Order: sequence, then structure tokens, then C-alpha cells
Amino acid sequence: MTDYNNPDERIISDEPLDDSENAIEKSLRPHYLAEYIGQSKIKTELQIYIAAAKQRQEAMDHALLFGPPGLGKTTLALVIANELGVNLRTTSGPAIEKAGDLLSVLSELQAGDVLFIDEIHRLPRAVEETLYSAMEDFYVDIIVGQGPTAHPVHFPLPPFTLIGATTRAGLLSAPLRDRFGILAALNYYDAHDLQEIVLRSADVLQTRITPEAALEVALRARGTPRVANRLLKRIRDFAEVSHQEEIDQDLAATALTQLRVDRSGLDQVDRRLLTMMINLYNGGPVGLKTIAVNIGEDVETVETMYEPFLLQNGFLKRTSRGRMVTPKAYQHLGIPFPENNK
Ligand SMILES: Nc1ncnc2c1ncn2[C@@H]1O[C@H](COP(=O)(O)OP(=O)(O)OP(=O)(O)O)[C@@H](O)[C@H]1O
Repeated sequence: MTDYNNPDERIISDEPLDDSENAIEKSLRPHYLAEYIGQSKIKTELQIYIAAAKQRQEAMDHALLFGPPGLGKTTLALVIANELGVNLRTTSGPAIEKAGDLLSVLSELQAGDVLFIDEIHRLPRAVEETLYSAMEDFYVDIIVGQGPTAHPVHFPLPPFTLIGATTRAGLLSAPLRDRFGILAALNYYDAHDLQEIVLRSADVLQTRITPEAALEVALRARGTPRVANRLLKRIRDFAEVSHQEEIDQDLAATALTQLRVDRSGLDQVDRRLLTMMINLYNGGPVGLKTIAVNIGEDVETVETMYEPFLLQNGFLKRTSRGRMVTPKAYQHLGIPFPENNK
């Protein structure tokens, strides 16, 4: 039996994927802009920047991608590198501990390559400062040696494109943010785009699914391709167990109910969060830390995984004194909205 309190089993999770999930997620990644569904404004702009860089035979301007987890930032970096016809190197903020680590990543780049730094807001300050000259003038100066023998060494770099991704653009320092020429905010996907993503993923996974069933998945995927793909994989298991060759709407709806994802895309953690706020705090206002402690999650998980979706869909609202549960959430949970809250 699946234990949905176990983070590894959750569909809406920021836990690292295991190897098999990672392999599937990679296999589902679009490789070119034409396969990248939705985010049309960003795609249109990128098309221009990519064409211009290719025409001038220069590295594309540095780009910062921000938005909630699972919306396709890593995928977009891969797509950009493919469209430019260059190599992609990937790393992440926490993986680069010292300026020397950064230099070893940078020194592997060839002219025009794309370096993708995920969670760029988590780069240590000293590394971030080293990155400034690398981004602006393609060199780094690093102090080599210690004590009286310490001396700066100048390393020129080939022109490259840095693509930074962050779920928390607000945590990025102004000097770093200002060095990106292209800023792209990824938004949650609408149901139509997610339906297309589910149909495409089913095709890659060689799974048959009706358009109605794909829409059912899309409607419950909280605007997030990663969630849509995870739901699809779980429903595919249901279909196999029940010897059904094609996923239809009934099967999708039954499976999704068993996965405890409701028709608004809320999972049991969302519902626990809202119910806790109602039961313990009369619907709020409640501070983020208090919410996190009460539902046993860390603050960052609540802030990046749960809250944005609940806010965007009107189940929560933010006030100067904390978060409040909305009448829509009471209605959704079947709990009467208290008169004195009106
Ligand atoms: N626009 C899209 N079209 C089709 N599939 C997509 C799209 N965006 C994302 N996906 C799929 O969703 C999955 C998650 O995408 P990705 O890993 O790029 O998200 P992310 O924003 O980098 O997340 P995180 O920041 O948590 O790493 C991938 O398997 C990818 O196939």
C-alpha cells in the first residue's frame, strides 16, 4: 500500500527523484522549443534571442528562469542549448561550495556553451561574487595559495551563457539579478496545455490514453507538468493492474481518487494544511513557520510547493498578519464558514 505520508511516495514532492523516476522524467523532456508546450510568451522571446545569438555567432545573453518547482526550468535550459546547438553543463547552487569549484565547472566550457545552475539562490556569497566577472567579462580572478604566498591568478574564459533557475527570485541578490539580460517568469500551466503534455508523455511512454482522461489528469495536476507526469505514471500502473489497455476517464478518475488527489488538484497535505488552520486557528491569520511546524513540513517546502498553488487558486490569502483560509477553501472542505469571519 502506498504511504503518502512518506515524501518519496508523494506526487507533490520536492524530494530528489529516485533513479528510475529520474530516468523516466528525463525521457519525458522535450528537446526543442516546438515540443515545449505552453509558456508561449517566454518561447516567443527566446526564439528571438536564440536566432540573434546564432546569427551573430555569439553566446546568448544570460537568462534567469524563475517559478515554482516542476514547471520546466531544467527542461527549458536543455531546450535552449539544443536550439543553440551547443553543449549544456548542469550544476546547482549547493553543489558549488568554493570559488575553485566554480572555476572547475567554468573551465570545462567551450565557446557558446550553456551552463545551467539550478537553485542559483543557494550559491555561497563568495562564489556569487566570483561569478560576476565571469558573467560580465568572461574571466575569473582567484586567489591561489595561502598566507604570504597567496596571489591572484587570472583565468580568461570562453564566452558562455549562464542560465540560472530559482524557485525564489526574491532571495537573489540585486547585483546577481542585474547581470541577467533575460528574465523569464514561468507560470502555472492551464488545463489545455497540461492535457497536451499528458498526451505527449503518454505517447513517449507508449501508453494509450483518451483525450478526456488526459484532461482529467490535467485538471488535477495543479498547473505543474511534473505533477501531471507523475499522476500519469501512477495511473498507468492502475491500468496495468486492471488489465485495461487504454486509460479512459473513468479509470483516471478512480485512480486519482485513490491517489487522494481531489478534483481541484489538492492532495492530502494541502487539505491537512487548510484543515489545521481552520481547526487550530479559526482560519487564520497564521504565520508561515507556525503552519510548517503544525503540518510537519519545512518552511521552504510550504513556501515553494504548497502555498503558491493554494494562493493562486484562492484557497488561501496573504495578509500583513499571516495567511488566512478563504471561504472557497471552507466550501471545498465542506466546513461551514464561521459567521464572525465575514
Ligand atoms: N513545457 C513543457 N512541455 C512538456 N513537458 C514539460 C514541460 N515543462 C516541463 N515538462 C516536464 O515536466 C518535468 C519536470 O520539468 P523540469 O524538471 O524541467 O522542472 P523544473 O522547473 O526544472 O523543476 P525543479 O526546479 O523542481 O527542478 C519534466 O519531465 C518535463 O518532461
